[in-house]
Amino acid sequence: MRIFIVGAGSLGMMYGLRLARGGARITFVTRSVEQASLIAGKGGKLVEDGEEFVVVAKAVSMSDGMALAEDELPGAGDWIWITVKQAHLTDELLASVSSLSARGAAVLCLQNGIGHLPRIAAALPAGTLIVPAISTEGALRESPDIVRYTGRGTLMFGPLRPGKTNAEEEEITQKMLVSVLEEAGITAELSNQMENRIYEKLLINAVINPLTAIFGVKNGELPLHPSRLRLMSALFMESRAILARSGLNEEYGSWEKVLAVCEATAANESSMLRDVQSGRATEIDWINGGIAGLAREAGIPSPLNDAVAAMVRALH
Ligand SMILES: NC(=O)C1=CN([C@@H]2O[C@H](COP(=O)(O)OP(=O)(O)OC[C@H]3O[C@@H](n4cnc5c(N)ncnc54)[C@H](OP(=O)(O)O)[C@@H]3O)[C@@H](O)[C@H]2O)C=CC1
Ligand SMILES: CC(C)(CO)C(=O)C(=O)O
Repeated sequence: MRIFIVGAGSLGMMYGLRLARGGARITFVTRSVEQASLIAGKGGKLVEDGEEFVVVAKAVSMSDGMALAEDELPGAGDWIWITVKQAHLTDELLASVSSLSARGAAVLCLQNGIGHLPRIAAALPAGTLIVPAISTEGALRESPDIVRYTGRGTLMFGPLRPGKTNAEEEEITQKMLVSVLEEAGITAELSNQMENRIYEKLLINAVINPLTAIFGVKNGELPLHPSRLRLMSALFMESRAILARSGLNEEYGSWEKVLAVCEATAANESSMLRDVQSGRATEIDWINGGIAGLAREAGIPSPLNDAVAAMVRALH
């Protein structure tokens, strides 16, 4: 099995280097020729628990990837991981991923937020196995060839709607990926509850990300101020109710879990705060904007999600 990682950013580098270190056959597909030559030349550096690991792996830029020889391209039994941000999922990128996946590779989608799966499905060849994934791990790329592994967690993936006709064959493909991940020491889990898990992660991001970005505080500081805690709670209640209307099961997405994530990631700046501070586009349109979209579909209001989305867009 070969794994092609499209997007050598924080998450893509962290998983790709850990997998390559564990013996998996990785090819990074980068945006720039420079980053590909760095990783394939002197290697990428993974900083984990104070130790540094330099790992050399195959890497091509997206444009060079389109010109790979037939036997170097992904085929049946291989995986393409899409590890770019929501805003990077342009028609051009999706067309490139579509030609990479034309020989039958399965595609794993690691984006936070919602809205990307139907877009990816519409762009890829009919019959492509497209698997949503949720990662509770943390990573921060410090330079094009250095990534810091900032938080342990689990990579969960599985069918969005279980019970399709070729489910057995697809399950084998996914179980093989779990084995490769485990061999590399990565905690991975197959789930038949991906819709609930995606909505649960969305709920956590919908409360923590915009408020940390607006107030400029770390995740652990957010609930410490009583007024911020009240805002968190109100945004949670509104978002939870909207997601429940869209199918979120009551076992998933509790208030306690949101507080637990603040505590577990207390020293972290959320990805949205980091994006705002660095002047990059945030994922607000696919997080609170995504929840507001679900509310519109259900014919219910989403005033707090609309408000925080407008505020974060104003910070862009
Ligand atoms: N970081 C984390 O800890 C976690 C992230 N996530 C989710 O994972 C997704 C990725 O996040 P993250 O890794 O942090 O984001 P980053 O911004 O660090 O990485 C995105 C990468 O995509 C690359 N890219 C953009 N366009 C293209 C293109 N056309 N071709 C090839 N590469 C491209 C960028 O290239 P370049 O460097 O050249 O700009 C960059 O390396 C997000 O949806 C995020 O919410 C989920 C859980 C944890
Ligand atoms: C869980 C959380 C809030 C951790 O920082 C995150 O996923 C993010 O920052 O996007």
